Amino acid sequence: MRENSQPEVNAKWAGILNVENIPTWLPVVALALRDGAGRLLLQQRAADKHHGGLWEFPGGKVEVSEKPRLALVREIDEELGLVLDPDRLEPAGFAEEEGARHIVLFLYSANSPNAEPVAMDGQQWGWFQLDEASQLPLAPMDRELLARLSP
Ligand SMILES: Nc1nc2c([nH]c(=O)n2[C@@H]2O[C@H](COP(=O)(O)OP(=O)(O)OP(=O)(O)O)[C@@H](O)[C@H]2O)c(=O)[nH]1
Repeated sequence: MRENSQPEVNAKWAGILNVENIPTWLPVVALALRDGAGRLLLQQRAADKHHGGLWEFPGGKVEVSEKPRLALVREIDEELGLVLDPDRLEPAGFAEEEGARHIVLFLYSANSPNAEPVAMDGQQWGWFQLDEASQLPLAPMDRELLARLSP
C-alpha cells in the first residue's frame, strides 16, 4: 500500500492502530478429559487466584504466538503430568467472560481411558460424572460449557 502523504491522516491512523487503543482479550484453553467411565476430570483453583476455590477444567492462558492446541498440551503436561496428542483434541465449545480482562475460553475434549493424572501443583482434582460435576462450585464459564457437553 502506498504511504499516505498527508500528515494529519497519518496521525489519525497511528492513533487507531496503536495497540493500546485496540480492546484486547485473553485466550484461554481448557480440556474436558473423560476417563473410561465417561467421567470428567475437574480441578479446584488455588484460593489466591481469580475464581479462587472454584472448580474448573484443566488448562490455562495461550501464550503469545502459541497455537491453542499446543498451549493446551503444554498446560495439561504442566498441571497433570499427562502428555496429550494435539491431533486427538476435539473442539467442544467456547464461552466468554466480560470483565477487566475479557476472557474467551476455548474448550477441547479428549478421551483417555488409562490416564493417570498427577496434581503437579498440589491442586485438588477428581473424576466426576456430569451430574456430580454440576453440583460443584464451578467457575461461571465452566458451568455454561458443562451444560453443553453431551452425556
Ligand atoms: N484453566 C482454566 N481457566 C479458567 C477456566 N474457567 C475460567 O473461567 N478460567 C479462567 O481463565 C483464566 C486462566 O488462567 P489460569 O490461571 O488458569 O492460566 P495460567 O495457568 O496460564 O496462568 P497462571 O500463571 O495464572 O497460573 C483465569 O482467569 C481463570 O479463572 C477453566 O475451566 N480452566
